[in-house]
Amino acid sequence: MIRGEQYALFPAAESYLILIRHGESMWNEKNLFTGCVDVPLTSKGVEEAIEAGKRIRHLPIDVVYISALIRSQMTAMLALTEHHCKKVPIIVHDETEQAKVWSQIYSEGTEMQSVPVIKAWQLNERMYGELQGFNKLETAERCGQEQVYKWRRSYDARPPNGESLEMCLRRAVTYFKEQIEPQLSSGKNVMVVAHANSLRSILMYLDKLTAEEVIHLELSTGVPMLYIYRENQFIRRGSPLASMENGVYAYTENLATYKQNLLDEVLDEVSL
Ligand SMILES: O=C(O)[C@@H](CO)OP(=O)(O)O
Repeated sequence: MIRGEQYALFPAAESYLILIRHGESMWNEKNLFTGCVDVPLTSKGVEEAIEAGKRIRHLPIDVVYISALIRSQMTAMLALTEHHCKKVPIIVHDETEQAKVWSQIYSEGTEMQSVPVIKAWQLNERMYGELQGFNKLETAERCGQEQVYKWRRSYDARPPNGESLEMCLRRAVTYFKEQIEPQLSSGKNVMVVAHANSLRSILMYLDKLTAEEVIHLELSTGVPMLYIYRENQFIRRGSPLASMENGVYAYTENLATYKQNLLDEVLDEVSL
């Protein structure tokens, strides 16, 4: 029995929250401020998305949230091609009444074999204003390293006509609390694929980080982070099967056991 199927048999005392920053984008590769400019993944980013899918393939997923930007959407759909349940991820279109009617699935059986993927602009990357499109290194040479570091990592500094992390947090965490947390408390397992700063703002909420602590929080592209949601609490479980690369989010002390359990399941599956 795979962990996910075992889990489905018992009432939900807890549910899983998987967070993934999208894989490397074409502007990440060029080191350009991206924000809400809608650029695709590089081939490396595609590989990262598939690798992320391999790491979470045994974790139960009932609903997926993506931003309105293609790099988040590509990452989610590619990761789900690796999921053991082989359910079909289907992007929900309810932006208009017509979109809702035209995208309806009429076969109940087929619908049972799908995972709803919900698009939310509130999960978009923080809008970088007049920095969007400029090279980060060149901007640091032009405006000063200290200033650019503040714009990139502090809680309340706003890039010119852009969003501060605080402003991004207001929309992303509000959405998380109002739309995603109720899913978790009803026992649904959720995967969120978003962006460096929209996820940093959500992690501030989950881990109760201060404005000082969040400055040091860096997220790697395409590396899943896992939380267990239990009695309205979020327990961080690190990154399943991730290599111990720098900057990847915290690990739990029992990751070795967790990793071994997952590997055992994979070996069991292979030996079936
Ligand atoms: O340019 C961006 O949108 C972000 C994420 O790539 O950059 P930074 O990590 O510097 O906030």
